[in-house]
Amino acid sequence: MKNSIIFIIALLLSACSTTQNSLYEEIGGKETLSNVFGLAVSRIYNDPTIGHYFKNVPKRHLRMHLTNQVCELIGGPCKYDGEKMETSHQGHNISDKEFFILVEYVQGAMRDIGLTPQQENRIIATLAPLKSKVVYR
Ligand code: HEM
Repeated sequence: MKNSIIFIIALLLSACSTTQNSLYEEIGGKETLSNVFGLAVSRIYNDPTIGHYFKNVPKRHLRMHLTNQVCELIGGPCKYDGEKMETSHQGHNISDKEFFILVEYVQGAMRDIGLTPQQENRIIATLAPLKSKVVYR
């Protein structure tokens, strides 16, 4: 009897853990991400230091790719199908400082859309490892 109760409790606990929400679901899915990157991309394109990099890049193109990329990185059902990070950034000679300017816009947009600081940090942590594929000086 005792063993079967323990077994049932273990079963319930494992059921709970498999239905735990991904970060993607927790923040409100693709709509939230698309709002975040809509806002971030507009601000990035207007930035006096890094805006010039994007003069030939349609806003909706970057917004869509960033949304899909981060969706995939945080456990969503999307598949990023854009260029490899190295391919799209290598020729631009982007600096460390410029990288952090962009990341701050993403962070600011998340805050303004209403994500919690914890959710922000978890998303930024998925972007940080991409730095070496973006920065070349
Ligand atoms: C974590 C940081 C970054 C991420 C996740 C990221 C992501 C992306 C993605 C998904 C694309 C679209 C690729 C495609 O067209 O298929 C892209 C393109 C681009 N990114 Fe980034 N990026 C980052 C940082 C930066 C920074 C710091 C700059 C410049 C200051 C930059 C400049 C560009 C430019 C100019 C393009 C267009 C490239 C082209 O079409 O020739 N990116 N980026």
